[in-house]
Amino acid sequence: MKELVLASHNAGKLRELQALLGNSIKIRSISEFSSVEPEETGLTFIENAILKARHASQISGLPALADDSGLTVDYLQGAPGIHSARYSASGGDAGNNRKLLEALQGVPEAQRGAQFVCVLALLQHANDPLPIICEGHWQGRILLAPQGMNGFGYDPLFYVAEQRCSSAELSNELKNQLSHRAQAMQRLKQQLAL
Ligand SMILES: O=P(O)(O)OP(=O)(O)OP(=O)(O)OC[C@H]1O[C@@H](n2cnc3c(O)ncnc32)[C@H](O)[C@@H]1O
Ligand SMILES: [Mg+2]
Repeated sequence: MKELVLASHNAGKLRELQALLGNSIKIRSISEFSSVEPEETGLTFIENAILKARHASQISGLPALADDSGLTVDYLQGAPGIHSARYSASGGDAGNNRKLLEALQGVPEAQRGAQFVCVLALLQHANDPLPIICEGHWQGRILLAPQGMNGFGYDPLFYVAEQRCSSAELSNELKNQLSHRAQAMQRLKQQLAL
């Protein structure tokens, strides 16, 4: 595999995925080919990752890598989960974070456990019957108020105990060593012998 298309329209994810993949494969952005985002109709991260990779491979003719990820909060029985990107009505990061804080209003620290989850799906071609699927999990808890400016999405609310800060206060390099996405990518690289 010499080049692949990254099937994501999320600029934060693209930045991280490109840094994590390195230079051994030429990475093309899906935006070169289309701005249409497939509907994420799956009931699991895995289904949605496959669906996005298949769509990207169909329109580009290239092998495709997709990332379906999200935040699962213990107190909310795993919500927002696969709906993380569309949690609030606006669907933007600020609205999603506000809604999460409201949902956890009054909930004590000990009950604010959460995980970031990332599933990567790699399809060699649009009809690939055996996609490579790798996942990563990152344990944390939800802060009482946003902290930090780095990263994207729910990072300002995700407290990383070992670093004593939110994931939006980590450098890009450190987040890329610890995150759910980093762990999933490490497994994918092992499978591809990269
Ligand atoms: O589907 P694509 O085009 O890749 O982009 P998206 O933003 O819609 O991505 P998802 O459907 O996978 O939804 C992921 C959600 O989880 C959030 N998320 C995922 N990884 C994150 C991270 O490392 N830090 C903060 N938030 C993250 C992200 O902000 C979205 O709200
Ligand atoms: Mg999405």
